[in-house]
Parts: sequence; structure tokens; C-alpha cells
Amino acid sequence: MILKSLSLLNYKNFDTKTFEFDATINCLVGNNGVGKTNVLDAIYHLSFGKSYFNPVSSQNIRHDEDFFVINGEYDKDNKTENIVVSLKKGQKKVIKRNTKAYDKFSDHIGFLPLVIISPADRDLIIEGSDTRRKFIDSVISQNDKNYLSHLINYNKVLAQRNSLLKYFAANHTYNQDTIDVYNEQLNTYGTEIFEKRKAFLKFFVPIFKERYKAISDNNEAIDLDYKSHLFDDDLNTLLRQNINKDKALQYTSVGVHKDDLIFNIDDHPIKKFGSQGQQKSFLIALKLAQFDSIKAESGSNPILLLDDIFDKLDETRVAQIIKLVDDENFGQIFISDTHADRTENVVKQVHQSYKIFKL
Ligand SMILES: Nc1ncnc2c1ncn2[C@@H]1O[C@H](COP(=O)(O)OP(=O)(O)OP(=O)(O)O)[C@@H](O)[C@H]1O
Repeated sequence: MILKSLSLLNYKNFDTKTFEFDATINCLVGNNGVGKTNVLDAIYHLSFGKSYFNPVSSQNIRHDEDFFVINGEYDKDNKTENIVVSLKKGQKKVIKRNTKAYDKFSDHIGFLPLVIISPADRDLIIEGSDTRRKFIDSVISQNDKNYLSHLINYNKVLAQRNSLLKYFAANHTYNQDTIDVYNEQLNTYGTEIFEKRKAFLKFFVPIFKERYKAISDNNEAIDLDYKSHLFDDDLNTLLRQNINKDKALQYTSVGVHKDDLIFNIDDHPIKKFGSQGQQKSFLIALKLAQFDSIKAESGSNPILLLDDIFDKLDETRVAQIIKLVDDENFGQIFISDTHADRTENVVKQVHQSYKIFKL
């Protein structure tokens, strides 16, 4: 799959801008703040229907304008696919594939597989568990449509159960039968999600460890553990056991919405005990393992976005990463960097064909 061209209209700092991309490596170079990351984010938008960097969609519209349009032309399985993501202030975002709008954005997820490696990934280590759940959900969802639909259903029922708990508290009332209906549904969707996360990590963790070993000089033991209430008991039982607590808190305190991934280095949390270098290698290994897992499932390389990668790695390591993608069914890579010479030096060591865009 190749992104052949991209045009932007009122997207972040761009008014109108068009790019014709190379099928292999594309380097976006220029000074700080010229919009290199914004171009990568526009490409991310075409795969996921949202920004990787700014969750408030309307803030991605260029200042003083009232809409943006991102238009991407892809070559996928020898067919041209046109994807358009647009947003007008005060309206819902629209994603169109070949002029037809999607009813559900979730139908689009996984159609254009993509992995991004960015300095913003450090949130995975420093932020709360929801960031790590979003990561694992996004990795599995790109490969598995059912997973995403279970997740959407689970979150819907969870919101309904939480509203009901609030209603009970406000009205000093309670109805076990209605709670039981929600418990049953949460149990069904939650168990599916738990089983899929468990199975996925069994496959993912060894790849991740191998990737870490390849990019780090040291021999420290790293680990990624899955933490879930569902290891203790089935969700129905847990929900029943915790109902008094939930009534007091007015929200659901157990379930897969509380799952977490524990990142350890030599048996200690990497957040507190990992050096800067170890943390960076850990995050890159996670993303490369994501790349490998998508490739293993789909049989082709996802698009790889390397944002400010030289901030994380020296030139030899960056070249190594690009080589990983440079195989018989080459994946397209987009690199952003402030130093045109450095990028070109690395890229030309690895591949003959590439394109440099000076912003
Ligand atoms: N909604 C918006 N409207 C106009 N400009 C915006 C908007 N959102 C972001 N920007 C501008 O985009 C620029 C940042 O772009 P970006 O992060 O892509 O830069 P960059 O080239 O990657 O820089 P660096 O090398 O520092 O990472 C900033 O100047 C910022 O003000």
C-alpha cells in the first residue's frame, strides 16, 4: 500500500499544500515549527480519522478558518483508493472512501495500516493507564474488526451502567434487575476483550523483547505484563461483588476498562528506574513490535511515520530501522527532521530511491 499524493486545505499551519510522494522513503525537512509533524499527522488522520497529537478535532482547523480537508490518494492491492477526511466547525467529521462517506468510522480502521514513532510516545510511560489501553486497543483493532466492535459495545454499556448508578444515587433508589442486565452484557463483551488482549500479548511480548535486544546495547531484562481484574474472577462475579462500592462511587470500578500494561526493566517500573535511553529504546521496540504484528496479520507492511526519530536514536540505529522495512514488499516511510543533510546521509545508505521535501 502506497500513499501517492496528499493535499491539505486549512489543516493546522497549511492553507493549501500538495505532496506527490515516493513509493519508498519520503523525508520532510525544515526548521522547527514549519509543519513537518503536521504533515505526518495528516497522514495519520487518513488512517485513523483523528489526530495523533491533538484530540480536540476543531483545533486542527487552521486558525481563523472554519474547515479543513485532508485528501489522500493511495495505491492498495493495485487499486486507487481516495480517502478524504474533512471537518467543518460545529459539524461532525466526515471520512469518505472513493466519495462514499462511512456510516461508522470504525469500519475504516485497519484499512490503511499505519505505525507512528514519535516523541509523543513517551506518554505511554508517563501517563495513566488509559494511554496504554488506547495503544493496545489501536494495535489489535487494526488487525481485528470484531475486537473494535466488542470494545465499542462494552464502552456503550459501561456508560449506561454508570449513568444508572448516578441516577440511583440521585433518586435514592435501586433496581437489581436492570443492573443484572448491564452486568450480563459487560461480562459478554468484557470477556471477549480480555481473551483477545491476553492472546495478542502472548504473541506480541516475545517480538517486543527481540526488538528491544536489537536496538539496545545493554542486556537488561525488560518485561511487559498485562494487568486485569479478570485474572481474579469472571466479570459477572466481580461486578456483583463490587456493587456496594460502585453504588458509593457512582461508577463501575471493575472491568477491562481498568486494565493496564506494566512496563518493567530488571523487575522495576521503567517510569521510575529506566534511564532516558532505556525508555526511548523501550518505546521504539513497542512500536516496531506493533509494525511486525500488523505485518504478520495482514501480510503487508504498514506505512511507517518516523517523527523526529534522530531525537531518539543515532544515525546507525535509524538506518537499521529503515532497513527493517526495506524488504521484498517494501513499506512506505515518512521521516521528519530538522537536518536535511543528516536525513539524506542515512536514507541513501539504505535505499536508492527516496524523496526530500523542504518545507
Ligand atoms: N490550528 C492551527 N492553525 C495554524 N497553525 C497551527 C495550528 N495548529 C498548529 N499550528 C502550527 O503548526 C506549527 C507546528 O508544526 P509542527 O509541529 O508540524 O512543526 P515541525 O516542523 O514538526 O517542528 P519541530 O521541528 O519543532 O518538531 C506551529 O507553528 C503551530 O503554531
